[in-house]
Amino acid sequence: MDYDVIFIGSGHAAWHGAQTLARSGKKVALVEENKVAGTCTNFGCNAKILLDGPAEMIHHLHHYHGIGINDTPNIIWPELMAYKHQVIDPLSGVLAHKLSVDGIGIINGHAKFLNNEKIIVADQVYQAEKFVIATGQRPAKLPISGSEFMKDSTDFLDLPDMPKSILFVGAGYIAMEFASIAYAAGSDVTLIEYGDHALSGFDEIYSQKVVDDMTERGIHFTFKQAVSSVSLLENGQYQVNTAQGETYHVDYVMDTTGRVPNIEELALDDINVLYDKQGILVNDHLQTSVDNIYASGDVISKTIPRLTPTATFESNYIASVLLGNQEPINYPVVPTVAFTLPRVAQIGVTIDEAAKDDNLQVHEIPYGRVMRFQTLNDVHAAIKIVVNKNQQLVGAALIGDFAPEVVNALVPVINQQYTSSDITSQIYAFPTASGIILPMIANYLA
Ligand SMILES: Cc1cc2nc3c(=O)[nH]c(=O)nc-3n(C[C@H](O)[C@H](O)[C@H](O)COP(=O)(O)OP(=O)(O)OC[C@H]3O[C@@H](n4cnc5c(N)ncnc54)[C@H](O)[C@@H]3O)c2cc1C
Ligand SMILES: NC(=O)c1ccc[n+]([C@@H]2O[C@H](COP(=O)([O-])OP(=O)(O)OC[C@H]3O[C@@H](n4cnc5c(N)ncnc54)[C@H](O)[C@@H]3O)[C@@H](O)[C@H]2O)c1
Repeated sequence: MDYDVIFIGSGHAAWHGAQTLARSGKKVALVEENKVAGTCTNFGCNAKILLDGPAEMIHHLHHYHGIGINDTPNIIWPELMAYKHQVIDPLSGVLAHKLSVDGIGIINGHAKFLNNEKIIVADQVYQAEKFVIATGQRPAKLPISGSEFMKDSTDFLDLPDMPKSILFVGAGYIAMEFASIAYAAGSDVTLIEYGDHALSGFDEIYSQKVVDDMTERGIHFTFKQAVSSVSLLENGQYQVNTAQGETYHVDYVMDTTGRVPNIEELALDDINVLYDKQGILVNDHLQTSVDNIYASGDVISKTIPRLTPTATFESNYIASVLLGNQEPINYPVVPTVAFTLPRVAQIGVTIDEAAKDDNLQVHEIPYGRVMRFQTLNDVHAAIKIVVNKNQQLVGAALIGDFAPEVVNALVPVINQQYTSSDITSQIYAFPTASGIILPMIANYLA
């Protein structure tokens, strides 16, 4: 055997587990056809949140318009993009170096299975006792005329200049986050969504508040419209048509209609690894239909959110299984955040689910209104909490600039089933958003 374990892919679903295994004495390799470290590091979360930084600052400043601030700065996009390259571009090489220090082999190229113990990469065959498929997802491509004119998230995160106008097809995570950035950077932004609301999966009322806020600032939304074709006009603009008969003329069109698993080019059918449209099928040990092959991260067919922390958790779990752990995977509660302006977040039981269950109660705490002096005047900041019959916190929906930090503060409250005194017996820094919300939540707990 060349290796004990080969991971196909080098994103978060792969490298965390690879490091644990290598440090435990296993001979490990990662295969990567693009940049080492995967989507989040190179083409996703990190670049996104860096480019969002100035937009977030401007958003905060708007809360003080007319009460101490009379102007807001402009974003100089080419400078910001140069800074993004300076910060993000080296990360892949830094990780590759760290992995090599741990003795992990990095095989460059596209992997394909020959049988359940062998893969081929760039004409070279590699053998391993176990494989972990961690190939992630790629942007979906709408099957419409003119789809070749549509750009994806990777293109946007590399834009040398901000186009004068951008149209996003879809109003999910990526469209809503990038729309906030593009608008702040001076673009005229339109979103066309074929559902009847944005940010599905988040509390509908809070999602609508984000849409209202963005609309108020000048971003255009159209719902219940499906984009049916895109064509290039003589003036260099694009014409976007919807099946419902609307027409838009813009400088840049983004296909933000979702992501699809990277499963087609692995020869999975030849070795009987089962999958469906959502990804690779796994059991509760993240093992595929072939005993020595596991799957990790976004490429799994799963209901758990496809996020960096869940990919990391799965990668670490697989490492533990390969080192002897026999327990099935047990996911803790997963917080999710849409980095829109304002932010929204969700954790645990949703408000919709709670409404259908007599054992659950929902309480809303509009803390931004009363605590504006310590929430950067974010008067709309609020949280809805879901409490069970035993008066334990089981879920929450959040809106507001501090939602990402506050939702993290709720993770132990839910996972460790905190009582009221578990919270009130602690001392929190003041004035801070989590420091005021936790004691407020304690009022509803046993
Ligand atoms: C624009 C954007 C923003 C995001 N923002 C957030 C965020 O704020 N927070 C968050 O938690 N999540 C975010 N995500 C999601 C997050 O990036 C993913 O959940 C995470 O990267 C999944 O990790 P992974 O290792 O499963 O897949 P990936 O990171 O996609 O890694 C898979 C790797 O496999 C390689 N590969 C595929 N096929 C082969 C093959 N046959 N041979 C060799 N290599 C192969 C690919 O090149 C890729 O590098 C964002 C995603 C995008 C696109
Ligand atoms: N903050 C984060 O954690 C974060 C950020 C970005 C991406 N992600 C990950 O990436 C994934 C993909 O994000 P995404 O925004 O591409 O997908 P998404 O599934 O969140 O949203 C896609 C949207 O496009 C709409 N749509 C589909 N076809 C359409 C059509 N023909 N016309 C109009 N609208 C159409 C859908 O109704 C949906 O609202 C997320 O599910 C998440 O796992 C996470």
